[in-house]
Amino acid sequence: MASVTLENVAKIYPGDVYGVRDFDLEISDGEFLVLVGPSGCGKSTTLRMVAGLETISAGTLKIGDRVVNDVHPRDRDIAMVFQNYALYPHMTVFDNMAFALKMRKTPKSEIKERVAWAASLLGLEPLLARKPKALSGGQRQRVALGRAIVRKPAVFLFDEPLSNLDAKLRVETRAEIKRLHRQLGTTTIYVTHDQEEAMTLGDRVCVMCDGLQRQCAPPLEIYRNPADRFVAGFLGMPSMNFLQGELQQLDGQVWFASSDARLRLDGASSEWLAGEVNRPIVAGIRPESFQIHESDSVADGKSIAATVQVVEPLGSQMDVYLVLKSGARIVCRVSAASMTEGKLVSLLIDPAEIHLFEPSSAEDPYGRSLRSAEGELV
Ligand SMILES: Nc1ncnc2c1ncn2[C@@H]1O[C@H](COP(=O)(O)OP(=O)(O)OP(=O)(O)O)[C@@H](O)[C@H]1O
Repeated sequence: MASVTLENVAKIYPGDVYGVRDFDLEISDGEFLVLVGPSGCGKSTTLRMVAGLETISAGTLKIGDRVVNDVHPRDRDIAMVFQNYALYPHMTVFDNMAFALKMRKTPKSEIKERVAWAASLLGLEPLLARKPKALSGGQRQRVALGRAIVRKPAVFLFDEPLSNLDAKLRVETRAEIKRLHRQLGTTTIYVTHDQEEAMTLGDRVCVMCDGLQRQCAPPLEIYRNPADRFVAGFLGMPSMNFLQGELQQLDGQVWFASSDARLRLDGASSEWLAGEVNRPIVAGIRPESFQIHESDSVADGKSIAATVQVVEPLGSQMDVYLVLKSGARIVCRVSAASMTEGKLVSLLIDPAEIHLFEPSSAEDPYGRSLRSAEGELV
């Protein structure tokens, strides 16, 4: 096993296209690090640079203490799992799993032993004599995992390994990958655009946008204290609601005020923001931070009036889509209850659940949070 370190790494493609810029990241020995972000943000480029499938335009990449910028992929002691499985169709499952070891001239008895070990870890024993076309998508991906495991590499690299599986299988294979990591403890870098996968798998999650790292922290920390509006909107399902408004001060209290509502901010925010009033601000409220009351009376400072538009039942919970006076739309995730579409309701909000962000500007396009990653006001 080994750590992986990226120091000021950049990738510039022909035509001055920046794939990744100013990338600093240290992945500890045994850590499960997830790179997540929208299409084109630079996740695959980062992973491919670690794998050696892409050259590095600037910076230093280390695996353990060794600088590997110019080391051939074969000599990096990594194993990569791709979304399309990349199995050899004419070989059996056994031969697919044994292939890399044969290439390395591993003794036959050791190959047998290692394939048997990986097959037992993944429940592949009954399938060893089959060819890939006689396997389901999930089984093929398990073989791809097995092929990576038999090599006992220092680092596993996963590039969207679950995207070709259906929803149920995706969840099952995700759990399998987590279990394998617990069991083997191998340093892992895992790329996905799926925020749920990122939250459930990562010891730490690195959120990327436009080739840059926006925030890298344990999943719950990112969820509780997103560094900016981009991160806040990207993680969480449904996405955080954003309301444009102004900071105002009244009766020694600081308020978030918009044409839809006046919301009292919590004590700490109030004290800190007292000098900052009468300026535009964005309030972010997660869908699960609301309580819906079927009443048209609104408690000043604590709630917003809204009209229910659509109700989507999800079993024990439901998503309720609402429209505010200004026409702004909001989504709430609440416990399932009867809810009438078209009805005027009141949305109750705990002041501690209101996130505050800078409005987007040329200098700050992502809308920095007014709290630090540790939750302190900044
Ligand atoms: N071979 C290439 N030549 C030129 N530009 C490239 C090349 N590969 C990637 N890019 C560009 O680099 C940026 C990052 O691409 P990358 O594939 O790393 O993103 P990604 O986050 O993995 O996206 P996706 O989730 O769609 O795979 C994008 O703007 C992309 O167009």
